[in-house]
Amino acid sequence: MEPVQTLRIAIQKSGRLTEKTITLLENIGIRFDGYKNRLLVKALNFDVELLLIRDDDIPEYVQDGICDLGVVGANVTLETQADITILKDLDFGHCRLSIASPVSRNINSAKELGGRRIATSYPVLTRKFFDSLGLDVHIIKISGAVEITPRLDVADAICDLVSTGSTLKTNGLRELETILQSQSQLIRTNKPLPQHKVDLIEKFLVRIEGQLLAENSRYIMMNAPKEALDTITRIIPALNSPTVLPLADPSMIAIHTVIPIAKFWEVMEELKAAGATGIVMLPIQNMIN
Ligand SMILES: Nc1ncnc2c1ncn2[C@@H]1O[C@H](COP(=O)(O)OP(=O)(O)OP(=O)(O)O)[C@@H](O)[C@H]1O
Ligand SMILES: O=P(O)(O)OC[C@H]1O[C@H](OP(=O)(O)OP(=O)(O)O)[C@H](O)[C@@H]1O
Ligand SMILES: [Mg+2]
Repeated sequence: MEPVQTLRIAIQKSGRLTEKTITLLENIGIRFDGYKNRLLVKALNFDVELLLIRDDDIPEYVQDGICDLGVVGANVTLETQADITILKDLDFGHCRLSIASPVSRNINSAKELGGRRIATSYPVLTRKFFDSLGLDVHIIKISGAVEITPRLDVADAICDLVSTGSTLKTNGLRELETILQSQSQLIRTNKPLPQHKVDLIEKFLVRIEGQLLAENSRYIMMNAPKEALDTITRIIPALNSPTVLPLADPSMIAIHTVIPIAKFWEVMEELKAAGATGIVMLPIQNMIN
């Protein structure tokens, strides 16, 4: 009989995604005994191991089946054009890939960049974008500090990752156009996997979905006059029917429910107007629907 193989997950060794990836894995119940300065880390309580590598290498390792899963930004997966399957958007590492040019140059649109020099760490995506505009540009591949290149007269414009925009601002650059919105994703190899790995991945996905749902939800509790129940139930976009509990004062009830965090502030005023008092919002550790 073939030995049972360990499920191998590629994650970024040291960078913006590392801590969030480890936290996500820990939050879904996988425990590790330290990961810093290590390349291969076995989970303590699951048949899972982490391969810690540069994020650029993750899509190809997953494509080739060296790793079964990977956690990496969509920007990297698309740039490498790896043949993999995206299992889940993970809602961290949000950024965008944008074209930017010096404020001092009078360039107002990416359409004005035909024939110009564009510095980027994303030559494939940049070429695709300019091709889609029918423009030929000179792409200069730079692996870091792309934002400095126009000032050094190495390039006329850049294509790089932007989050807050402060790096662009510091370097006197103006964002002209976003060519990609990105976030971290869980990716899976397209190579055939043994059934025990397929089952484990399925189990992971359920846990990750629960985790993401919990992070974006809040448990809310409030007291209200009994007659306000119908109005309050209509206001709350409940995931499930709310829990209604009697209080010592027979004219009052307590209402407990779970709502998407984005809705909380929206509905709070309405709840108060409907007579709700003592509204409490609590974080949720995890939830399975
Ligand atoms: N400013 C940002 N805000 C949010 N997410 C970002 C930002 N910059 C990059 N990211 C996302 O985080 C990923 C990793 O960024 P990081 O800067 O750690 O990469 P790196 O320098 O290429 O690291 P490595 O050494 O692993 O190659 C990016 O590919 C992108 O998906
Ligand atoms: O819009 P902002 O919030 O300023 O973020 C954008 C910057 O963040 C990333 O670099 P990072 O800080 O990860 O450093 P790196 O160049 O070493 O990857 C990216 O390459 C940009 O330079
Ligand atoms: Mg990298």
